[in-house]
Amino acid sequence: MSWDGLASSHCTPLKGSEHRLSDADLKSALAALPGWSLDDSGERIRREFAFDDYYRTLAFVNALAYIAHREDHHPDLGVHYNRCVVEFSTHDCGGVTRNDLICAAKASALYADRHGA
Ligand SMILES: C[C@H](O)[C@H](O)[C@H]1CNC2=NC(N)=NC(=O)C2=N1
Repeated sequence: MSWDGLASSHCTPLKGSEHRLSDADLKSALAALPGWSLDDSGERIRREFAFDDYYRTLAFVNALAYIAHREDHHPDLGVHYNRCVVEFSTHDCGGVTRNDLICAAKASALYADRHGA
């Protein structure tokens, strides 16, 4: 499977465990998403984003909320003074799907816009 263009793709409604990515697909997808990793459960992906201060952290959170609303795909967030932990999983599929990769790529692109990585 190719992981080109994830950040400019859009989520589609998915239901059912058949949409969960295989271990091999997950491995190659995560290689294309620097900073993102599978958590211990193996059912979600996460990345921590660093900021200079609370205001910038919240600005990122708000922009990400807008993306999540547009895509109808929502991250779990850990919001701290100068960092934000972003986690994606697809509840309706019980694991990681292409929708999670799309939103992860969009979150990374949002951050890279200001922070360059
Ligand atoms: C009906 C609606 O599309 C679903 O409940 C969406 C909403 N946002 C979601 N967000 C995430 N992260 N996973 C989901 O499975 C999910 N499902």
